[in-house]
Amino acid sequence: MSQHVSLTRFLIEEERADHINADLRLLIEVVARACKTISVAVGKGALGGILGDAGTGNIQGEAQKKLDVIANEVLLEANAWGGHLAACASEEMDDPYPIPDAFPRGNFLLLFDPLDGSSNIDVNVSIGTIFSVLKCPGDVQCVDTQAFLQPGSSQVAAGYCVYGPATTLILTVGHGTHQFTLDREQGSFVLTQRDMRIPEETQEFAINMSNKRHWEAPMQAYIDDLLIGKEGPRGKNFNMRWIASMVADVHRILTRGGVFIYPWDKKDPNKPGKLRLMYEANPMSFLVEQAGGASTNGRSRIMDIPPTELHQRVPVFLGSKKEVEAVTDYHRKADQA
Ligand SMILES: O=P(O)(O)OC[C@H]1O[C@](O)(COP(=O)(O)O)[C@@H](O)[C@@H]1O
Ligand SMILES: [Mg+2]
Ligand SMILES: [Mg+2]
Repeated sequence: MSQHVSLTRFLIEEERADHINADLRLLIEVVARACKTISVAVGKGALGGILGDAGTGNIQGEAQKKLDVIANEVLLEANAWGGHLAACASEEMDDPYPIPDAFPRGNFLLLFDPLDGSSNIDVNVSIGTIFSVLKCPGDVQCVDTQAFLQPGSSQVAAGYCVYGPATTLILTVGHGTHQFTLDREQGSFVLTQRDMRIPEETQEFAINMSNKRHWEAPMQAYIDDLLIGKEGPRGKNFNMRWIASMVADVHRILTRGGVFIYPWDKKDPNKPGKLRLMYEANPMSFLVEQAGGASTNGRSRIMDIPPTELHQRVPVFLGSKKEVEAVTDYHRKADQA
């Protein structure tokens, strides 16, 4: 018998351990199947006609790429027939999509960023899909926006898929963070790392430095101190990485540690950050915390934030616990001064 543990077998074991029910198991299988379809499309590159602009925009005022639209449709179609959802919400759709009456319905809500790292699609750099699963709250109509406005701590599952040199799926159902790699010949995800752990300390940070002049004072002070290196207050040298696909940057951090930061900046003072709380920051925070890391908005824990809007933005500081605490301290101290 094969030594490999497939995603299917892993999920059955999670169900037996009472970590998930059968509906959630099947819902995760549907999402993983959709990611496989997106991975095949990504792999075709220019040959698949997937590159370039779609010529449309999303609710965030961002130009959509063809692959943003394709990935959104793949996820919607797969899940509409899945039978385990009441509604979906996506970065690429203004409002939630209720599962039509003609289709089988379930008790879960799925949120996704169908294609993360859009600026990297056309340059053949790793991109991905991020997803978050919530339960229908008992007291509100489960298909409208209000039903989705639950804090990250209410997530029952979260994950992302990176379409890189290999396609990897990272998943948590609240009992550790686990890695699966797509076996392209067999067409199945295979467990390749159980219980990923993020080292508590790091000497590597990820940030878009070109925004430095727009940051708050404590954010500038923190980065200045990292750049002074061994001779400065941190007493060690730091390396920098920035892929500009959150999935790929977070994947590096889950693999070898580091801190990922997308802080508030004053380029557009009305936007409280670039990344979206519900389908970027919350699922990544769940995965990172389950791997022993930390995640804050610079002041407090992201998964405790009560959401007020589906497409709400938030500053993000996540990764190696001690480093997230260090940068969060710079902000707290500045607030108290
Ligand atoms: O272009 P910048 O400022 O480097 O921002 C990159 C960030 O924006 C994002 O691409 C936003 O996600 P989308 O591509 O899904 O809009 C993140 O993945 C990434 O971390
Ligand atoms: Mg994104
Ligand atoms: Mg996106």
